[in-house]
Amino acid sequence: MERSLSMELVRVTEAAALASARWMGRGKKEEADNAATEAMRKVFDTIPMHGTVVIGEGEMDEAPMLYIGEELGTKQGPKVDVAVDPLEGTNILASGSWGAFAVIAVADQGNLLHAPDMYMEKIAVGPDAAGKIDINAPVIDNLRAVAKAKNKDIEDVVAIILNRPRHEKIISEIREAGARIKLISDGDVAAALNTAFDFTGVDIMFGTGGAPEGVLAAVGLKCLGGELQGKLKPQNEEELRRCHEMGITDINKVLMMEDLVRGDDCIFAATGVTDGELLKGVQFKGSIATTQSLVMRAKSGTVRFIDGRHMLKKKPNLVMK
Ligand SMILES: O=P(O)(O)OC[C@H]1O[C@](O)(COP(=O)(O)O)[C@@H](O)[C@@H]1O
Repeated sequence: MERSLSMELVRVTEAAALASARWMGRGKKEEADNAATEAMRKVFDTIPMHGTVVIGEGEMDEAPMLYIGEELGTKQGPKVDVAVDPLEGTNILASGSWGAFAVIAVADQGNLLHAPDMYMEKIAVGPDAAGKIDINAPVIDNLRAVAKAKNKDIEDVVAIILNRPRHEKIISEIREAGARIKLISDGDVAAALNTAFDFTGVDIMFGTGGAPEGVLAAVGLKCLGGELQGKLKPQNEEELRRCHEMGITDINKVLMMEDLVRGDDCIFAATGVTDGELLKGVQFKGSIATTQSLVMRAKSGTVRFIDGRHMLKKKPNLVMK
């Protein structure tokens, strides 16, 4: 993939963020998601690539845009798999709280896991502790491994986890181990990435969230030298059948980084919608809006934070009607 594709992808996430930020705090998550999806789709049409959506807004009969299998781009560039979440954290945006963003991951065709829309158990760490974790090991062993890798006491380790009843056991195990906890309402892609940035103060992510989000986070962590391990968690016969269709017959199979995203020719781009630990959200100031984006390429290992300043009069599609 051309390195210039990275910057093109930032234009896509910026558009989605600008469109959905208009809906902040309005309690309308579907409208916000639709605005992000539509904006993302429009900009994709101008990108020199031949992409196929492998993780998107749903199956073709459920989603009018960015559906699985949809072809994107001018069809003149490289053939790539595209994973999108135009608005990661729809509830966050609807209530105007912390950490919603627009996100894309792209890899060479065939290299992204076509994760079905079901749950995935995950564990994620940044580069210091990559290679030292094991999703099948007790929570305390993983906390000890991270503490050792980061040269801290276990009491100083911060674990991030979605605040859900299904996580009660893990949360009490983390507490018993003496580590600190950051409970979040939503947004485990950002949570996983936080483990790779010291300024967030987060060391390890535990817990079960969406499988598509697991693949997006794995691409981000691959660019950062971190690690995510996952296990699909089908909740019914239909989801089990989908796992089998993907060739996953052993439901306890641990999906390692190479299963989630093969090779290192992959790009991750995200733009903040609401303020978060990692990215500032969109701010509107009259005719101008500002954005902050993160774009990374695993092949080069380059990580860029990009501040954008947008003249809204020149982007009429992004002004809410
Ligand atoms: O809310 P659930 O069912 O626990 O699912 C968790 C998943 O939902 C999210 O918190 C937000 O997803 P949406 O943006 O689709 O609302 C993800 O980050 C996470 O993987």
